Amino acid sequence: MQSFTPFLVVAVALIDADGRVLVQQRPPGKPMADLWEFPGGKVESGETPEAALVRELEEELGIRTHESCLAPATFASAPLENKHLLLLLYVCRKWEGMPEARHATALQWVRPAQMYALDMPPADLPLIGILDALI
Ligand SMILES: Nc1nc2c([nH]c(=O)n2[C@@H]2O[C@H](COP(=O)(O)OP(=O)(O)OP(=O)(O)O)[C@@H](O)[C@H]2O)c(=O)[nH]1
Repeated sequence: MQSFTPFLVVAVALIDADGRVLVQQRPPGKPMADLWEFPGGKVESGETPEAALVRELEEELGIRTHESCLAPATFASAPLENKHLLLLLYVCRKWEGMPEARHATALQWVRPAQMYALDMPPADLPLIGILDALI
């Protein structure tokens, strides 16, 4: 049997009033540089997934939201290097502030169908159709 080391990541589809979703481009020098992803990151030890996401949104985009505004949407499960990625994807429609690219190279608002034309991490591909059906 293959060994399983879970690597827990949280991410969010921020949805605007037009039903578009925010994606950000990973900066050079990081693994998967230049790919477009959902904002989020690793869950630190001792942190709940929701607290991690609230923290990541403040750090990466400078926006504030509340755990009660994060609705669980779907998840991805995929091998990643020598680990196994479990990515919990939430949906959020309510936050304060204007997202700015504090860590990412760029941000863009896209409809789920437009995501198929973007280079995204392989684990994200199954999430697009689910997101499209959800919003
Ligand atoms: N945020 C995010 N990470 C994703 C997505 N899809 C995906 O495979 N990942 C992977 O999940 C991991 C997230 O780690 P990260 O390095 O971005 O997390 P972080 O913000 O805590 O990074 P840091 O080490 O700079 O603090 C990366 O290996 C990334 O490639 C996604 O849609 N959003």
